[in-house]
Amino acid sequence: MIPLVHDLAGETVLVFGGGPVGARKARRFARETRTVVVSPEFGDRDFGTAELIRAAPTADGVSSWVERFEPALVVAATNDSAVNDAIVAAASDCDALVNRADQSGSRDVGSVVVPATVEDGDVSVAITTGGGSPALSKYLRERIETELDGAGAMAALTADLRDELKESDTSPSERRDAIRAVVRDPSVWKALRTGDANPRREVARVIRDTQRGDS
Ligand SMILES: C[C@@]1(CC(=O)O)c2cc3[nH]c(cc4nc(cc5[nH]c(cc(n2)[C@H]1CCC(=O)O)[C@@](C)(CC(=O)O)[C@@H]5CCC(=O)O)C(CC(=O)O)=C4CCC(=O)O)c(CCC(=O)O)c3CC(=O)O
Ligand SMILES: NC(=O)C1=CN([C@@H]2O[C@H](COP(=O)(O)OP(=O)(O)OC[C@H]3O[C@@H](n4cnc5c(N)ncnc54)[C@H](O)[C@@H]3O)[C@@H](O)[C@H]2O)C=CC1
Repeated sequence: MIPLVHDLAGETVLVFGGGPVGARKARRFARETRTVVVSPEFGDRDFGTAELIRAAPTADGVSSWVERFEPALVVAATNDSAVNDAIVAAASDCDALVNRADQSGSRDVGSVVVPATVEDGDVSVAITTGGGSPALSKYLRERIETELDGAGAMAALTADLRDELKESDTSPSERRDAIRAVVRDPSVWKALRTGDANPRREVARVIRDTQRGDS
């Protein structure tokens, strides 16, 4: 399985099933998309900003819901495997991606797995076990969570720095050396994480050092 990244901003995600799994997926997708959950019950679970529609479509009825919302991604998270089968078929007919929550192992093209994800700003790390051991994905996600502290700020800082160096008369190899040194520099990380020092001042020092050939 090959992890790829999807930009679903401005798209609709349609989730069938309002149990703990449907709620978890809905919370995740609602942060970046219009997310609609169709289920006969929702308990008192947290669905984030998703829209909730109370209905229990039959296997024959799911395609009309998919046609109505034209989602980029459909999530099959009901506890009825015949309904989940129909959801996969309806998504495929409408050229939508589908995430089937009640199955592990290999899948057809367009049937995607939701990985465990750690995010800090625009940086995300996704963990998958090829569908085989979601509990392990969760455990590893918990272990690396603190590792990413400051990575979003580092991504933003070095993205700006790349643009600035591109506009200056720095050669591509000097630019590469400077950026490689900045992302590895403990003082820049410390400044981004703690706010105790000015990260820009640390960056200027690292760049001076690379230009002098110190690193
Ligand atoms: C294939 C996949 C399809 C998909 O949903 O995309 C899938 C399928 C199944 N999960 C099952 C069970 C559990 N899932 C979790 C947790 C998560 N499951 C997630 C993803 C995936 N789960 C995909 C593979 C990802 C990969 O490649 O690793 C995570 C990572 C992302 C998310 O869902 O948000 C999220 C952690 C998020 C986080 O915390 O970061 C836990 C842990 C817990 O609950 O504590 C358990 C109980 C322990 C256990 O059983 O292992 C079952 C059996 C159901 C049953 O027994 O009835 C099936 C179906 C089957 O195996 O047949
Ligand atoms: N991918 C994952 O991480 C996990 C997957 N699972 C699997 O995913 C399925 C869902 O898990 P849970 O949320 O724990 O199950 P659950 O049984 O608590 O919830 C299922 C939900 O689907 C709803 N539903 C039933 N028929 C429906 C229909 N025709 N249309 C719309 N909604 C319908 C139910 O009312 C309920 O809200 C389980 O069957 C299980 O096999 C379970 C645990 C983790």
